[in-house]
Amino acid sequence: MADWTEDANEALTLSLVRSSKDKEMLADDETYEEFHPSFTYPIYGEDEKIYGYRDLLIDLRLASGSLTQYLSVSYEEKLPSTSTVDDVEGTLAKFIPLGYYTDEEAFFKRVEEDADSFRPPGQLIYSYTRQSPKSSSKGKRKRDGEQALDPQSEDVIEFEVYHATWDTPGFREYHQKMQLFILLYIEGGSYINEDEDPWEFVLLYEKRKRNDPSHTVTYHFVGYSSLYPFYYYPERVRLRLSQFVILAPYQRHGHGSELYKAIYQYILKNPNIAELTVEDPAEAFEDLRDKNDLQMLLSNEQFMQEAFGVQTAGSTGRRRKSGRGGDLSLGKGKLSPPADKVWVEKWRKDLKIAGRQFQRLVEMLILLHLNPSDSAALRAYRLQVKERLYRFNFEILAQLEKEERYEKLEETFQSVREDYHRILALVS
Ligand SMILES: CC(=O)SCCNC(=O)CCNC(=O)[C@H](O)C(C)(C)COP(=O)(O)OP(=O)(O)OC[C@H]1O[C@@H](n2cnc3c(N)ncnc32)[C@H](O)[C@@H]1OP(=O)(O)O
Repeated sequence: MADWTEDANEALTLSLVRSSKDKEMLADDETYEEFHPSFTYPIYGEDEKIYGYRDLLIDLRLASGSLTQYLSVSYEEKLPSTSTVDDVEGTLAKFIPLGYYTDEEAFFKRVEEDADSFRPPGQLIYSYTRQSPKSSSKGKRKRDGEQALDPQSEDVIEFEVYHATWDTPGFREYHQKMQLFILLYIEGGSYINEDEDPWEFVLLYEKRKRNDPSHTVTYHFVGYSSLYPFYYYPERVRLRLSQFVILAPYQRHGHGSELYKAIYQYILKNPNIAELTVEDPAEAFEDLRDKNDLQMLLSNEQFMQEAFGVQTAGSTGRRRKSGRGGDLSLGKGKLSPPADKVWVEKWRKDLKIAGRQFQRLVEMLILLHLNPSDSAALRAYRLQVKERLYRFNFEILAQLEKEERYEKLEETFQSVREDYHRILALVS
């Protein structure tokens, strides 16, 4: 039996296909082909196994910009069709509503056409640059953020973020192609209801300029996020980030952070939006969010000055070590524990960060600046964190005896503090 069972995550092989001219521009180690999904259970069932085949290959290719699809299923051997033998192609096809190419040559022809004509849907809202892997492989790589890169230079790649809604021309069709990535990469992810009007989307693209006389500009899909606006009393909205995905070949290169920053900047600039919340974040996304929020606060000179009463090195890009008599713990400010709640709430509203997230960030920053020999400050900090934890876990804690409740709260405090140290290490 086992011999005829294939791992669906292994069998499904994804590729982002570029035109022949665009492929020529890639560095040797830049590959967007043959990567695998993290999940296939929404498609092939809970155990992510496919029965009835040997050496199964589900070859799903997408044009790197337009996301036009090609699907081919091949195998060494297949059992005669019965009700237990999976219909590999038919099952996947249900999740590709706009259809796909099955003829390889026709697909490649379409990739060549799409490459030159495809333009991202929506409004450009944010951009950033990265050193081209081709130039960095020549040993010229600058560290990210070290120096602004000239987008006109051939050694530099631009990335652009676009904002779209259902009203954006061509976007509904485009969404039907890109949403497959939600199933393949987000645990518990599902297709959203297209009849619910207010969804908003931000899409991230790599923008390349060919270094031939035509200088044709081409766009390659990197990832996207979907956001839903909820009513926020009295006349604004709270934007809830619902889905967020960076395609596997682009992960762990800071693109998720840039997409998150793009969303945050969009929210800060838009007077109609009161705050950003996140729906059921995955652990990796929580870290990404904490890291970027902390960096944002640390580089906000006014915030840090008022918070700790000293000029922090965060604003200069060099953060000094906290505690143990370090400069930062000497100041008296609004976050010298116990934190000034009115001040915290004012900044939270101005920065449009959700309540619990902002409290966590504040707790992390205080921890960073705590002087371990100041027992009054340590006690005030412990009480501040425990008060929040008590409110947050009230229903569970209220059921416990007093002693047990204290113990549980202390235990939770210790593990929260440990996690804060872990997260703070991500930004140092
Ligand atoms: C609300 C939601 O939708 S939650 C679902 C989030 N989406 C998914 O899980 C889909 C699959 N994964 C992805 O799309 C991406 O890996 C993301 C969105 C989680 C991260 O995007 P990336 O572009 O890889 O993130 P980026 O490179 O900016 O990383 C920033 C920091 O986040 C943290 N981080 C990112 N990915 C991971 C990971 N897989 N594991 C642990 N930490 C991670 C790290 O601290 C990282 O900094 P470092 O690389 O210097 O250590």
